[in-house]
Amino acid sequence: MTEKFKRVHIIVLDSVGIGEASDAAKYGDEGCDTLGHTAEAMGGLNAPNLARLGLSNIRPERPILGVPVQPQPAAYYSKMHEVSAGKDSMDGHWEMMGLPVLTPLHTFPNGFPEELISKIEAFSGRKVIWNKPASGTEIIKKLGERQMKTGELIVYTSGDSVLQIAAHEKVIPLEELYKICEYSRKLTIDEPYHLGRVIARPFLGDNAENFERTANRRDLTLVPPEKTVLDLLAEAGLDTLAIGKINDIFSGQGIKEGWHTVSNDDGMERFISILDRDFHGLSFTNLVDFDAKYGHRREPVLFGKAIETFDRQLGQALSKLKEDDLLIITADHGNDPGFRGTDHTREYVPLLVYSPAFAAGQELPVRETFADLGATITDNFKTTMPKVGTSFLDALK
Ligand SMILES: O=P(O)(O)O[C@H]1O[C@H](CO)[C@@H](O)[C@H]1O
Ligand SMILES: [Mn+2]
Ligand SMILES: [Mn+2]
Repeated sequence: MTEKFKRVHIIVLDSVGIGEASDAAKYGDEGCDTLGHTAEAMGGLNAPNLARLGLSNIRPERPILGVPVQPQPAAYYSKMHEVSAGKDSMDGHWEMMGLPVLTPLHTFPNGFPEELISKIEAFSGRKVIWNKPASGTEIIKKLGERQMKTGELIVYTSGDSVLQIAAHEKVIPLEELYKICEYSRKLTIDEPYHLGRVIARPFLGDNAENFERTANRRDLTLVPPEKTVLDLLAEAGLDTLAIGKINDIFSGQGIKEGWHTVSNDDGMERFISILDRDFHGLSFTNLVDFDAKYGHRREPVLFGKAIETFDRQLGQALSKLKEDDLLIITADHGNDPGFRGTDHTREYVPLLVYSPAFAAGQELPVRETFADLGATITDNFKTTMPKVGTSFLDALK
C-alpha cells in the first residue's frame, strides 16, 4: 500500500492550550484556559480560518468566544492530553514525536546550587547575579543596566527545567554567550541537575526603558535519549524540515534541514515558501511568539492579536495545500495570559487535522497522549513505528 499523504505539515502554536488538562490540579493550574481567556480578553477572536477548520467544535459546550461552532468543520478535530511529567516545550514536542518525558526533569525554584554557579563563574571569568526564578523581560529591566556596566551574567530560571543566561549583546558578544551556555549545558545533563534546557537570552538597548530581547536566543536542549519519529523518518530517507526552534528542541537529531526564525510572521512566511518545494516527508514548524512574547508576559490582547495574524497567514497556507498534503495544527502546552504567575499551564492542546482531500472533517476521540500525532505520521509513511502512540490515520477519509 502506498502512503496516503506525500507531505505532512505540523504547525505548533507554541503554548496555545485549549483548557485545563484532567491533571491540571497536580500542577496548581486549575481553571487555566489559554484560548478561552485570550478570546474573552479580545471580546471575541476573529479567526475565520481556524473557525472553519473546527476550532470551537473541539469544545462545543464552551466555544471559543467569537469562533463559531461549524455544522460541517473542514478538519478532523480533537484535543490531546500530555503524559509527560513536565509542561515545557521540550516535553511537549518530544512527546509528539513519540518520546514522552516521563521522569521529571529538575526545577530550581530556589536557584542553582553554588557548586554549579561557581563553575560557570570560573569558566566565564564573569560573576553570576540573581540566580532565582524571574520573568525574562522583568529581570533585564531590573538588572540590565548593571549588567552593561559590570559584564556579569544574569542567570535566572522559572517553573520549567531551564537555566537562562541574559546578557547585553554589546557587552558579551554572542559567540561568548553561546560558549558559556554550551559549557553550562554540559554540566547540567546528568544528575543532580538533569535540566531540560539552557537558554541564551541576549538583549539590546541603552537603558531599562528600551531593552529588548533579540532573535539570537538559543535553546540548548538535552539530546533525545532514544530515537524520535524524526529519526525514524530520516532513516527511511524522508525529508524532515524544521522551522523555528524545532531544530534546537531536538538538538538537530533527525532533522535534515532547519531554519531559525525571528518571529511568528517569519515562521509562517518560511512555511508558506516551503509549500512551493517538492519534498517528501515532514515539515515541522514552531511559532514561539505566542509563548515568549505574550503568554509569559500575561498579555492576553496581544496574544489574541497574534492568533488573528496567524489566522490570516493560515488562509494563505491553506490555499497552497494539495490533495496529498496533510496539515496538523496543535500546541505543546498552555500559557494562559489570563492566569496568575508567568509560567506555562497544564492544558489540553487543540488538534486540527486538515487536507484538501477531505470532503469534511469529523470529531476524533480525545488523544490520551501527544504521541498519537507521531504515530499517525509514521503510519502514513510506513516507516518503523515509535514505541508510544496510537495512529489515527485510518479515521482520516
Ligand atoms: O520569562 P522568559 O525569559 O520569557 O522565560 C520563559 O521562557 C522559558 C522557555 O519557554 C520559560 O521557562 C520561561 O522561563
Ligand atoms: Mn513551548
Ligand atoms: Mn515558554
